[in-house]
Amino acid sequence: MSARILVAQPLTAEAFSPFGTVIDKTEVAPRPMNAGRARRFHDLAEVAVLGEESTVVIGHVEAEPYAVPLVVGLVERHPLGAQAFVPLDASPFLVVVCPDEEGHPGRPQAFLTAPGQGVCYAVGTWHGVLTPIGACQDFLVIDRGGPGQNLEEHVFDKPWTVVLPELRQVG
Ligand SMILES: NC(=O)N[C@@H](O)C(=O)O
Ligand code: NI
Repeated sequence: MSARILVAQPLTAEAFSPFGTVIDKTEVAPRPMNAGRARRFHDLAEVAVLGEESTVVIGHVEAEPYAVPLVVGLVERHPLGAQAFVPLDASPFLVVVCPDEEGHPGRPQAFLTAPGQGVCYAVGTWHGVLTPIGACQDFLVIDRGGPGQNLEEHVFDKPWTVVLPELRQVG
């Protein structure tokens, strides 16, 4: 198998911990609220923001699907804030992240979310763009608003290719 092929692994809090937080309500005990008529899964992730006049903003993303095997030619990072994506339906999606090596992305790691899982990239984490697979997918995005340059992109000399584990082909 080529050295630039990545097999997506199941997304777990531990494996993702160097890159951010997995947003997964099944990992916390719910708190009753509203006289027990609702349950709150509290503090699933924190969206840190940096810099004067920074705010935390919520957006809605209608994302088009990508073909699998996924060709990853570019990753990006947000130096002034974390970025969280929460799926609005229970379809898995692909997550690609890289360690930072002296200001450049190192070897990527690819993950396949479990249905309903979201991610919160920590401040400055190299990541691929939001990647639904199989069908269009809507997300809430929670990240930084405010002045300053909060996007840094890196184009790989040679692209990486992400494949799914054999037993988990989607679509
Ligand atoms: N914000 C935006 O346009 N997209 C990226 O930040 C991304 O992570 O998908
Ligand atoms: Ni991003």
